[in-house]
Amino acid sequence: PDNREWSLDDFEIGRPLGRGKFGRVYLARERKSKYVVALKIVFKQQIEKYRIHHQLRREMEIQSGLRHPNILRLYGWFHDDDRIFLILEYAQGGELYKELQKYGHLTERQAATYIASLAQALAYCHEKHVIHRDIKPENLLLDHEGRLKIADFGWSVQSKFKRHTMCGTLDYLAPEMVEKKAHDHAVDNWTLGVLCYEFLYGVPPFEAESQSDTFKRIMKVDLNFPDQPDVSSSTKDLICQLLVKDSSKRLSLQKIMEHPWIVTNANPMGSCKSG
Ligand SMILES: Cc1cc(Nc2nc(/C=C/c3ccccc3)nc3cc(N4CCN(C)CC4)ccc23)n[nH]1
Repeated sequence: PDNREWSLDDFEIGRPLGRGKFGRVYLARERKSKYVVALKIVFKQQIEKYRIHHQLRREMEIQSGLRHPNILRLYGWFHDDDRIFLILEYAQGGELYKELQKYGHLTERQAATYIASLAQALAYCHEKHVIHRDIKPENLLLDHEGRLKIADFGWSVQSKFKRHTMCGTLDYLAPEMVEKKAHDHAVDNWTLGVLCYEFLYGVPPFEAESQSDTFKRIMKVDLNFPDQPDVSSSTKDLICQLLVKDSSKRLSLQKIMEHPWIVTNANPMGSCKSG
């Protein structure tokens, strides 16, 4: 759709898809074109209350400027007296973490395909000086082909300068973020290691009873691989090359895409029907 002024009258609202901290997402259809979208509705008084207008503005500016098959499109936005509406691409397959919950863990082929898609999407983001900083299963959607779509750029930033702000959930934080040190796009490489582990074992690698224990495990890179499910040594090799404390020593996105486990297992089409 072009970027003329949209309004609520242009859309038929369908079922609610989900509810985030700051807003709800509904299935919707543009009346004239019958184009199906997801409409994210954020109440203005929530924006004032949580003081997130800069974060929301950043999400809108960044996501609307990105064009990549594994990044959910933000087509445009409009507002009325008390709400802001984001017109987002509709991903028909639903949330990846629901898939992970349903099966407990993914196959090595599924995991490798999603990691390859994420590496490609992140390489594109880093080229545009964008660090996502909040890649977690809750922010990943699947399209009708089972292709991965990164959603929710609420925490992403322009990485012109080193970032210091604390953000995101605990399990996915790289050591330099936990230490509130300056960090750069290498934090996303660490997160790929966390995600790859979680795709294969069903739990993130540094999960612990308390936040402080998780912090300690991240700082020590206290990584161990359970015996079950049985995961190939090639996979463990990739995870160990990503969960490295020194951010300069983490495998680059390019090297991830060339890793034997990815080359052998990832579906180049990026889609993998479940199972
Ligand atoms: C932005 C967007 C969402 C989206 N698609 C979907 N979002 C959400 C859940 C969304 C959500 C939103 C905010 C907070 C939490 C969840 N759930 C979905 C569930 C879906 N189904 C259909 C497929 N079934 C297997 C599971 C239920 C399909 C699309 C979904 N496309 N674009």
